[in-house]
Amino acid sequence: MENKVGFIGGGEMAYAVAMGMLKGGLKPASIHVSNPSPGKLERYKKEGMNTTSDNIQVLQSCNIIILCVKPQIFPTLMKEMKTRGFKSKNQLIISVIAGLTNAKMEEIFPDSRVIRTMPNTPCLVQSGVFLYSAGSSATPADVELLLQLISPCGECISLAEHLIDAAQSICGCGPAYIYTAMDALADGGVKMGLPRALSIKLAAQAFVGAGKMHLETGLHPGVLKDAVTSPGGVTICALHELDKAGFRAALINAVTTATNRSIEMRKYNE
Ligand SMILES: NC(=O)C1=CN([C@@H]2O[C@H](COP(=O)(O)OP(=O)(O)OC[C@H]3O[C@@H](n4cnc5c(N)ncnc54)[C@H](O)[C@@H]3O)[C@@H](O)[C@H]2O)C=CC1
Ligand SMILES: O=C(O)[C@@H]1CCC=N1
Repeated sequence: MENKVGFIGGGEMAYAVAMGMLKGGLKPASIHVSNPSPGKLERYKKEGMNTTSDNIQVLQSCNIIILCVKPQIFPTLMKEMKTRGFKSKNQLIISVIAGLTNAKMEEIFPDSRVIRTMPNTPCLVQSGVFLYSAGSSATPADVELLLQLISPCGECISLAEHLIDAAQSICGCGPAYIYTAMDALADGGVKMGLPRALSIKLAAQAFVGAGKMHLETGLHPGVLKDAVTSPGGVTICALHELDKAGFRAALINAVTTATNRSIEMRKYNE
């Protein structure tokens, strides 16, 4: 049987994942996207994907469903399924929704198999991370199918479900932390007289290069940091400023708070 992949909610995350899948060779005609606002669907249509404002149409016609609505909207979707008498049967239900657990999905979709995932937006440029944790109903063939679809998005990592909230707070949210840092670094460059565009490019390249240095050498970030930091040089003066401003503590607090918020968001599904 030909796989039909249905995205419920056509926003940022769905677009990044769908585009990653297309780059992996999935045909646009195999992708169906539902979203209530037609304007949001234009970019999908442009790529040749099927679009509709009717969630139930997508839920009924696809064997693989990817839930991509906001956690706060998920109860509305469940209500819509109930009101319109939709019952999932023998589908593979994948969620990217923060805080939505496999146990809850298994309760909602008892006759289907479920996999909780957590991607990030760089899936759009095939440099993402895709965490996944298979539900007890999912088979090895389901996981294989998931991997076949999402591998083009970037690094796929299987994770015990109790670690997903914390891991999401680094990889799901992480790009936003980095963009904020890039913007601030660029402001520093502009303050010192550099053109804005050059400052942003230098900041972006610093992040790409630093990430690649760790991934390709396997060296601990502390070792790589020391290799940049000359005794009596300029970097140590800058690092001292970061320490004084609580840079490391701020990042640790960011991950802690985001993890706790993800756990708290389970309340939307109770
Ligand atoms: N943006 C990100 O970086 C990441 C997001 N996620 C998860 O992805 C999910 C979607 O987030 P985003 O794409 O960022 O949000 P988004 O707001 O860009 O997309 C959600 C889409 O759902 C649509 N929508 C609203 N009500 C709907 C309904 N009743 N039925 C169908 N669609 C409806 C909205 O119009 C919107 O286009 C969230 O649950 C979030 O936790 C996970 C990892 C990273
Ligand atoms: O901000 C959020 O809630 C989503 C989940 C992880 C990244 N973005």
